[in-house]
Amino acid sequence: MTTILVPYHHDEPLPDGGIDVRADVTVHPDFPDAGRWERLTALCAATADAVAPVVASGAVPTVLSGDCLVLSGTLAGAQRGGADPAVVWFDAHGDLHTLETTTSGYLGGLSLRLALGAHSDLWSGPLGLRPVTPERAVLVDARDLDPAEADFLAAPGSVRRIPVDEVDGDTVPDGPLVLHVDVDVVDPADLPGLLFPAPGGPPASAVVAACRRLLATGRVVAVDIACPWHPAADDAERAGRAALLAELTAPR
Ligand SMILES: NC(=[NH2+])NCCC[C@H](N)C(=O)O
Repeated sequence: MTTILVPYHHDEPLPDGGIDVRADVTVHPDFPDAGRWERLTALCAATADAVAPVVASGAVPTVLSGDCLVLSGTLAGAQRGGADPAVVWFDAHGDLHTLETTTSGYLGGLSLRLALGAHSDLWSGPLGLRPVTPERAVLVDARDLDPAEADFLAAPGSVRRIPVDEVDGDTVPDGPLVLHVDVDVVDPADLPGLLFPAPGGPPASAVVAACRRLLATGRVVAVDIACPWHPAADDAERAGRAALLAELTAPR
């Protein structure tokens, strides 16, 4: 298994130990001296460059980063590596905003919508990403939705939503899959220090078990793990995070 570390939250480097894993490849793009979107595109393009040869070789890379935008780099890399995957998106949030609907201005809150082709002039176009159609994406858990996100999901033919316990090969789209896990899908009591804690989530063990069920289908071509958390406050937080990442990146 190839572990690819993208140690950034948006275009800001994470502090040392921000994501404490042994990586085979660490992505450090040449950030252009340009606007936010150009910088974020550079980060995703560098991620895609790392992912594509691994997928082309038939191996399953695991990408770890500080936010959900990087999924677009993982997906573009998987596509360039020869796959045409659907997306299974574990997240407490929908990440379905556009620049018009976001109320916080947090760009990570647009991540899934960008992968579906929103703002293609800013994102999928420059990145060389083929947007995924809404029927080829499924949201897992997503218990903390903003009104505009709920409206988007209510439209016919939109992205489906399923609970963690229902995840298996039959409830997700057919064919190859990119598995995206925002660790904030885990209940914050089980994973303290998240940037966007959303109570009422599943325990870490249920999330790990659901991921294993998908991996067991043999259809997952790339795993993308987002860790939007504050620096660990103490050794207990560090240990809890390390244990979760060890389970999610365990050899398979
Ligand atoms: N994947 C995440 N952690 N997303 C956080 C998004 C929070 C909120 N919905 C916003 O757009 O600001």
